[in-house]
Amino acid sequence: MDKLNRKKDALDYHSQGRPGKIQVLPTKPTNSQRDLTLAYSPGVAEPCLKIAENKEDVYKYTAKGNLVAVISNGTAVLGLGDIGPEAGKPVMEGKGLLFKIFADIDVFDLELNTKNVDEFVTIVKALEPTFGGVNLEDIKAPECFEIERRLKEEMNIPVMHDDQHGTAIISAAALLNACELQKKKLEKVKIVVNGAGAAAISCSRLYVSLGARKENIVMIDRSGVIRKDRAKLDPLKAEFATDRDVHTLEEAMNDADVFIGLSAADTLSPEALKTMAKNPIVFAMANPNPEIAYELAVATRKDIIMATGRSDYPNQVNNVLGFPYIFRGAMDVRATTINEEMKVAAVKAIADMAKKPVPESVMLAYNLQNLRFGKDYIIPKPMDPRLITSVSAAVARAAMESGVARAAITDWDAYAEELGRRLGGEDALLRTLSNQAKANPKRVVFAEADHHKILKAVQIVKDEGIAIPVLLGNKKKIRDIIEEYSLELNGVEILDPEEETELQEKYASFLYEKRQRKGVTLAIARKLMRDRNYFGACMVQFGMVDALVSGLTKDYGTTVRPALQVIGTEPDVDRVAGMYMMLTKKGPVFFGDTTVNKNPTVDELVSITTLIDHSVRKFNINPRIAILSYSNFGSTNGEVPEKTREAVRILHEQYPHIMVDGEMQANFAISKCLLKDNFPFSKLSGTPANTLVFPNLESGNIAYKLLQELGEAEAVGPILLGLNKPVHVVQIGSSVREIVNMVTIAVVDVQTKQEEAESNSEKKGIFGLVMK
Ligand SMILES: NC(=O)C1=CN([C@@H]2O[C@H](COP(=O)(O)OP(=O)(O)OC[C@H]3O[C@@H](n4cnc5c(N)ncnc54)[C@H](OP(=O)(O)O)[C@@H]3O)[C@@H](O)[C@H]2O)C=CC1
Ligand SMILES: CC(=O)C(=O)O
Ligand SMILES: [Mg+2]
Repeated sequence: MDKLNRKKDALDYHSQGRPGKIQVLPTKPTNSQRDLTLAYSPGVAEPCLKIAENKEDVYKYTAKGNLVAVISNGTAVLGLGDIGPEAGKPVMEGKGLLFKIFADIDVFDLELNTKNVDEFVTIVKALEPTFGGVNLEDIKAPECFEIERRLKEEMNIPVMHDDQHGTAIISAAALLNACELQKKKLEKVKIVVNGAGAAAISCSRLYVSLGARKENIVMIDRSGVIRKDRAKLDPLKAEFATDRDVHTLEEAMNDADVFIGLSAADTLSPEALKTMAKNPIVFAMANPNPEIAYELAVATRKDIIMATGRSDYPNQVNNVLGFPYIFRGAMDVRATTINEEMKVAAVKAIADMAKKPVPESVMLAYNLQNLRFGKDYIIPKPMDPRLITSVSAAVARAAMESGVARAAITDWDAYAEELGRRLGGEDALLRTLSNQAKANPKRVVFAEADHHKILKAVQIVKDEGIAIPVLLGNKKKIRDIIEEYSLELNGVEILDPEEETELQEKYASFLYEKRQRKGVTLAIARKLMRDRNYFGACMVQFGMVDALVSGLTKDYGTTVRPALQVIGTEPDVDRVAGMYMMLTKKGPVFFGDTTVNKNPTVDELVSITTLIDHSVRKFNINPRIAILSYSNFGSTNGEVPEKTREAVRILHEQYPHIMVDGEMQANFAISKCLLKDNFPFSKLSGTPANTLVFPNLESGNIAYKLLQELGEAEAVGPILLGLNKPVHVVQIGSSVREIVNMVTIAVVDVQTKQEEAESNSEKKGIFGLVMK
């Protein structure tokens, strides 16, 4: 985060749109007067009375069981120190966000304006009826110890100060594995702990309970080594005071095996690092910047195992690996506390996971070819989807076995499945595609590079490594916009077709050759090449770039036409069509044709369906296609029902491998039971359709737009199907995010088309992904 625009990006991220990072959403219908009478007065009185009779029913009728309070007074925010409760709020909201995306736990963040321990305890204790758990955060030592101790004693729900125990659990798992890799025994290692606050003291306590020797630990604070002979020795720090003859960090580091940094940035020098024993272990965990920079540490000691709290280097030792899953497991069995047994179970689950084969999706997420237990992979990555199943289950089991659970899990397989579902997320498919793109980015040309939205999207695409952008347009104009919007696109290739006379001539001759019998003279072809959509399509055709993205400023037809004329359709395909990937709360649903064919005939509907079937398979999703109408299996006659019915008949006859049925109404297609209950003979009666083919452009277009606006589904597309080379057309006025999504699809399209060409189309799926 050292670059200026990164700082601005971080500020924009927080301020743009609805300020902040979280919001509250209702979980019940609120559409009608009836809904409101149930949600509020008079209906709400019924659950109130039930809970008044039996307090435990609060878990049955309210959100308490899934609600965690993230509570801070802002006195030790990251490594930024005592910056106050308001300034700490972005971190607490961030924790809320992480709880939600990693463990589906809802959070209210509460920033308290008090440094008084009694007042803090009184406030939090009074909140017990509201919450299923309390995550104390960024409260400085020594107050944090008393606050947590008293709350644990006085409250009957799990309370955990994450900077203490989350950090201790994760770093202990990493330390066990690092010792194994460096062939050191925890019982023997000499440990230097820089920092003597919340995190440092709790981490040291856990290491001791796992086998480290207290006498082998030297702890250091701002005043130097904490020695037994220190005047006015703080009673908490006294626990780790040493009587060895060391006074400074530098002296302590001499021959030490392990350095634990939980203090402040840049407090460890390379000179001190050099004096450590052979095969040292260094966890520099201060945030946002570690005690020693990663690059400097690994350059100083080749035999080091190095970890930081940051996500941009190997071995991120950060409590994000723990708190979502620890609370998930604890709350799922309604544990009254988080005890030592639960913490140790979490340590073991995390440490063990690092030794198991890493799923492909994790490597894609981090753009890595290979990841296996070793110096650069001592603990799992935060995006590892196995964390929720293994850590939460381990914690829940330990809570039950140690007698602090108030609810029991009996079917552990079902529980694991439930945990897996919690990670579902609407944009899981998009994330996977994005990771796929990053793994092998391709050259994408932007025909409308003189538009600020395109350039903003290019910035993201470049920063994230999704594509290698090439900008088409007037160089000065593009550079002016780059400057105006403070973008950083140094090194990105800019090409002005007006200056590229040789290429223009080459492309014009090509187009003339291709379309001379369609009324295109050489003069017309030359004129067309001044249009960047023609020029860009030719760049793709001639392999100068891999894909073209355009369409932001011109209507769809104007953008697609050049691609059709220059590139044309795939062999054996007689038309193009457009498809939207709708990312709904129930998973992705594909809609087509939403873009190209106005009123397809029966035959055209059949070929559109085969095109869509082929394309959905490319995402490694088995298409279950419903051909939609306003009637169900012959219930009504008319042009549309008859057309769609006939298309289904032909598809069943000529393409029996395609899982398609109809004609049917949209609700029957996507309902779990309507088809089963009324038309059990239907091929789709077992599982709802995931792909909807519309009888005409009107209905497809209206449907996706309504769903996008009212159903809050994200629409990714239109994905252009049937072109021989990747050209993708965004809608007029698309947002930056929509453009980035389209570039992602374009890159993945290139990758998979290339793979197909290489493997000569053995049915692998062009998108090469493994989706559930
Ligand atoms: N990676 C992770 O997951 C986590 C990282 N951390 C990081 O650990 C650090 C401490 O957090 P936390 O324990 O909550 O905060 P506290 O305020 O409770 O403790 C801070 C400690 O750091 C010591 N310290 C500060 N500067 C120096 C220095 N120059 N040399 C030696 N000691 C120093 C302080 O010394 P003194 O007692 O003399 O004031 C104090 O003991 C932060 O940087 C935080 O970001 C925390 C939790 C999790
Ligand atoms: C990660 C964390 O909780 C901290 O640095 O405070
Ligand atoms: Mg913290």
